[in-house]
Amino acid sequence: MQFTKMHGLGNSYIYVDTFKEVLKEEDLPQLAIEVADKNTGIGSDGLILICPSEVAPVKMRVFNNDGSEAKNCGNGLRCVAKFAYEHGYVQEKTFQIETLGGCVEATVHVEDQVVKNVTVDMGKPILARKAIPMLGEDQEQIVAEPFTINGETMEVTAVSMGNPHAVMFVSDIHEAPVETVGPLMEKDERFPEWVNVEFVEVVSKQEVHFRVWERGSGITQACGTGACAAVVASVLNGFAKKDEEVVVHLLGGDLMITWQENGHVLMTGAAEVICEGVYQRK
Ligand SMILES: N[C@H](CCC[C@H](N)C(=O)O)C(=O)O
Repeated sequence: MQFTKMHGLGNSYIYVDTFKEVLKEEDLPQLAIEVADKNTGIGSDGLILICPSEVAPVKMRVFNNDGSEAKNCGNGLRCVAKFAYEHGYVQEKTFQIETLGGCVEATVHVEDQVVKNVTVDMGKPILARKAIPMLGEDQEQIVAEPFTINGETMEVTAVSMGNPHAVMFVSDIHEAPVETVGPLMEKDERFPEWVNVEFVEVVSKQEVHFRVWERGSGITQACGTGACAAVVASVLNGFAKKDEEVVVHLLGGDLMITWQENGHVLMTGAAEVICEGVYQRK
């Protein structure tokens, strides 16, 4: 199986072009687990398929390294946009990409025929409790809701970018309980579809530090949808403002994110190829 390994700020996936490779639907979860394994596979945070679509030039499907399928992936979208442009699946620099969470619009920034950075209009965040989804009384927004876990009460702001995120603000990102609270909250019953868990330290209205425990993948170097959720949560909590760009410092690098007055979240960041190759399937 031909693959391309790409990353967005260190959040790497094995990308397979299903315009050319034929994969069986029932094999996909196990294939994601296998290719992601750093010892017996290629090593990544998961598997992403670049597929034909009836509504856009390409469709993205995302599988975490535990084999679970997700509805969206910000770092993945930037890499899919780079791949689609550089492999001639699109001729324009701005185009649609279909995801399980709906279509998004990507714009590639090209230098000497190479896509270095990509801007994605991630659409509008989903804030209603039932749509996150999160258990509890119907509510239009979950902002700084007390959430007791592991005997500690944190304040959670819940945001979906097509995939669910629980955002908590901390005073020192280096002290964030990523390894302890992360896995406990990820599979807490109050999140029926589990949840991505983010910790944010506010530096200013234009700058935050960010760490993440991803649903289905654990700690990653970066999470694009999580960074978008972090900026939305910052605005909802009064730590940032709409229509003002926020620089999100992730372990693997920076994303520039704006929650616009029109409700759409714009994300700009790098997308890079690591290698191409042939994977010997088991
Ligand atoms: N773990 C996520 C999918 C990957 C998202 C992340 N890598 C990104 O860049 O947005 C989930 O299960 O919703």
